[in-house]
Amino acid sequence: MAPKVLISDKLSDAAVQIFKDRGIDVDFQPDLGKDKDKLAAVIGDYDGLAIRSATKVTDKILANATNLKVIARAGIGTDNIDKDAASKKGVIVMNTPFGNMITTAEHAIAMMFAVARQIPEASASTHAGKWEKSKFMGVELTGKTLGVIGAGNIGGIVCDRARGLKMKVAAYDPFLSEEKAKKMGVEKVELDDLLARADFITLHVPYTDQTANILSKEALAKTKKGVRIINCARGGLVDEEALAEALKSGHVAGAAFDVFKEEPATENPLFGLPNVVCTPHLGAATTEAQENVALQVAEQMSDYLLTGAVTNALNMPSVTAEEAKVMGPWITLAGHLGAFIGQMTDEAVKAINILYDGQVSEMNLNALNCAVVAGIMKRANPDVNMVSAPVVAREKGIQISTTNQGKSGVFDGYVKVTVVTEKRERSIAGTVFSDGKPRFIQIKGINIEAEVGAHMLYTTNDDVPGIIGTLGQTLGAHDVNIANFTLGRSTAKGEAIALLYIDGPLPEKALKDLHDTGLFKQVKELEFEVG
Ligand SMILES: NC(=O)c1ccc[n+]([C@@H]2O[C@H](COP(=O)([O-])OP(=O)(O)OC[C@H]3O[C@@H](n4cnc5c(N)ncnc54)[C@H](O)[C@@H]3O)[C@@H](O)[C@H]2O)c1
Ligand SMILES: O=C(O)CC[C@@H](O)C(=O)O
Repeated sequence: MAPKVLISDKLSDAAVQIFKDRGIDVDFQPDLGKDKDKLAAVIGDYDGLAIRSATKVTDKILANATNLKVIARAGIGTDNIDKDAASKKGVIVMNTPFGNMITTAEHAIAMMFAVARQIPEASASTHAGKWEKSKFMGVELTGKTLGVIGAGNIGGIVCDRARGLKMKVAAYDPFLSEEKAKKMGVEKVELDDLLARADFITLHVPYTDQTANILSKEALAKTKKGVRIINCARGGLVDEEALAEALKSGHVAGAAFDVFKEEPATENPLFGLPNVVCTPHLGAATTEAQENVALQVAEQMSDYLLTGAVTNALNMPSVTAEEAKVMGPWITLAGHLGAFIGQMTDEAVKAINILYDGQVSEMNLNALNCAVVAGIMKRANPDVNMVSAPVVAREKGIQISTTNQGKSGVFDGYVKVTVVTEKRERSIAGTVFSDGKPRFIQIKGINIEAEVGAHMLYTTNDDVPGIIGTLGQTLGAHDVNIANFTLGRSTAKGEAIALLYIDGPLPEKALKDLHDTGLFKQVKELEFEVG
């Protein structure tokens, strides 16, 4: 059945067409996002949800999203999505980090000009037939200092354009290196320094716990008298009440805001104040940007739902379509290795070490790690997947480490997973054969070569005669067909293991009969998700 995607905000038609062309069943309901009850009632039907900013993906919506695999934001900020709840539920969250950055940077520059020359008020006055030439005295940008808070993609473009306008640019961004700042031709400064020196301040940080209220009442008090403040990033970054007071007192000469603490904004402390320019969250509103983000969202979601390729996800390592093709069998193997250990382990897991050898060590290990951890966690929590597994492991305090090494044995590459619990260490290794099928190649240090099936039986025993016959006879007596039988032993008469790939589940009684022979140290039925 084709995957189903819901578009619950106003997205360019281009997205709808791409979904259709890719064979995805798409439901375009651009106003649904505004009605959280209706959205909660229908979300369970969909594999994917494409949104802009009106849809709020809360934990309540996610609780009903029983089939959801991916949420994609046609835009940059994902503060309207509860990403923790999505990760715990195993839902990938994607955005389109580049599609609207130029458009938004241009809006910030336009807002800077607008507030420097009071263009909106001058325009309204002229439309009204007044000719108030002396009322609208402005300031030049040339030679002025622009303080940029957040010098990432959008802030970086704003810096570039401002330098073209012959402004001096000072940037505050703890994650901006001196070297990058130098390349950008900007001065990297501390926030207090920026506040004290800037004639214009523009914000380009995401809304997070650290950036909320970054321009607080106290921060605004540290700004230069006559400063003009531009916010085209997110409402809530600036204390709007305190800014309104600073505008009224004349300390701040002007403000240009595209985003507000409450949106849609119908009332706001800044509304109606002189030299405050406001736009209704238009930063990304150009034909070009909307086309870009819509196309990207549709392509990214289709790729993920149809091929497993992951692009621009915030809670999952990226996997290109090419990688997904090459890595597919290795991801399956990683999941099987995890599932083997998960099913064998009854105690709490303290640490997981994953060794990558040979060709596999050069692959996208983040994705493989997620698959191993998900395989292990599934035993205790069947809903865990590659997205939620690292979150669940972190919550349980499980240490995850990886080791890489060049080709060390007969296989071109293999993966070995070792799990440490309070009581013991347990390990299993596997590889992918040229037929693209995963094989287990070592358990407890004992070499084997076992194809993985949906139903398997694992036994351990002393290496004595009669084991094969007992297994064959007992399973035969219970009408269980053996598809593949693999044996291994540490040394002659030493420890031995058997892995049987069987055609269906094993009846309880068969397990009991095997136990009752007294020949086996362990008899364990295993299940694997095979395609
Ligand atoms: N108005 C609009 O329509 C519109 C459009 C697009 C994006 N946005 C907003 O703009 C924001 C920035 O977008 P971007 O593409 O430049 O993102 P980005 O991730 O490329 O850049 C954000 C920058 O902020 C910096 N940063 C993070 N925490 C910081 C802190 N505490 N102090 C200072 N700097 C900090 C980061 O290091 C990064 O360089 C988005 O998160 C979104 O909320 C608004
Ligand atoms: O969708 C929009 O119009 C706004 C997008 C913008 O806020 C973003 O974060 O990309």
